[in-house]
Amino acid sequence: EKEVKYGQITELPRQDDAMKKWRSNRFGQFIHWGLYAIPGGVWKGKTYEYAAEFLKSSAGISTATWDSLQYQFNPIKFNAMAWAKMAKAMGVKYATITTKHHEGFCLWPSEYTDFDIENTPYGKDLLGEFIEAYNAEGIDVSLYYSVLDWHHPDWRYKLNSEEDKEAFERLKIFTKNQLLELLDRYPTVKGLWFDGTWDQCWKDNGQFSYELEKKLKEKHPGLVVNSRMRADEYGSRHFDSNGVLMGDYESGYERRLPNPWDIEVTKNDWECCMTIPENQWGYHKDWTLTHIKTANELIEMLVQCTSQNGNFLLNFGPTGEGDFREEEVKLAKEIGDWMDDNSSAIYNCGYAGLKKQGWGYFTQNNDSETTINMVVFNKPINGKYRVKLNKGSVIKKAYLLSKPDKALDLEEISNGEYFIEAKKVKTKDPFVIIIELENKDSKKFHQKALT
Ligand SMILES: COc1ccc([C@@H]2N[C@@H](C)[C@@H](O)[C@H]2O)cc1
Repeated sequence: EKEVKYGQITELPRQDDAMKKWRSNRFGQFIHWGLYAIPGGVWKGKTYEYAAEFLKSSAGISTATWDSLQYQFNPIKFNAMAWAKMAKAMGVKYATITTKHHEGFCLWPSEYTDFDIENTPYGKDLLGEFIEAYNAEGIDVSLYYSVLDWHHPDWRYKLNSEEDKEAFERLKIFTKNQLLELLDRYPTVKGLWFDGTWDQCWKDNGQFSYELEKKLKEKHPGLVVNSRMRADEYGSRHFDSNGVLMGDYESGYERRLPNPWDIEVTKNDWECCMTIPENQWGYHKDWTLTHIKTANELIEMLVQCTSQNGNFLLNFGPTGEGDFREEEVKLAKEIGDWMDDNSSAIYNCGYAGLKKQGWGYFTQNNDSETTINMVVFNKPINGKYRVKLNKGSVIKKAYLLSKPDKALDLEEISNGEYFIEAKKVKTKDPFVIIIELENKDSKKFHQKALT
């Protein structure tokens, strides 16, 4: 054990109301929006396949040229209420939006820079409009903020000289000022999602990230921050040098999920952020470049996250004009239609403490010890679902969520192990079987045989 002075601040897992709401939300919408949405991955007629929000570097564009995109940013189709209604219909309970990505352009009128929405043809407080509209639909909003800032003259990847150190001290003050400004301007936000914290400059400033987390949480009680915000004084990130998670939840699952049978991951709160194409966060004009995930693939990821105590943050990349491409609108509708019928297996649900089985995923309703959801993605050819529960568990009844008054036939195989028969399931979509257990003290509880 190393002596770590600048590691974890808050005892985890947090059990305060703000974190309980974060946990019960489960499904969120990520929004990546900035100047990069204007070129959309194409520069001087050439399409760049790498992530569109990195076009500045993939196309080797100078900062001066890139930053002049600011004077073209005029999303005339932006309608925050329409966005919020689409998000609501999709079934998300929270949304995380880029306030400033690596390019350094700010979607809010910041007093600390002119490289912001105020100095664009649009001019208005776009971020404020977004937050107000999403909150009005009952959707919590958290703010993505990139510490890495390609525009800011004081950004340094590494601190090799006294000049670097002095510059980065100014960058740290700028960063703190902008974050305090965001919390001042937008008091209803629930969280901060830090990115761009992998460089040596940040690893050398673990104490600063520790003090910054403390200051932000003092100012904004209940604030939820991701582990990516933090380094400890030895430069260890996400987890401190003794393996203790920093921030409030683990945020290393980016475009990847844990193994579905991994139960280690269930010990902490965590969130997976996911793109619809293979690797595009900002709007890219050409979606033929890679596989585009289907609704069922994305629903399965959401269910898997829930089954392992994680949240799923699905990314959308609005166009430079402020609307969504038709593929995203269609996916939002398809996912929303599924959530309309099945969200009771997602919201306020988590790890059921059971081993994953071949037909799909178990989720447990946090408010009920005796209700277990089986979200089915793979129908067994004989229509019988093998479920291995904890020893001594007794199924009182099992039924399709879509047909709650038709009990399914059960066959007990052994202590806590059953076949549930569901032969006539017509739907082609993932579906839910509900298991209701006898509670522990019911007289039917099988006493373990004394042998
Ligand atoms: C390979 O290095 C990176 C660096 C930054 C990212 C950013 N994190 C995601 C959440 C997006 O914001 C992406 O641009 C992705 C890969």
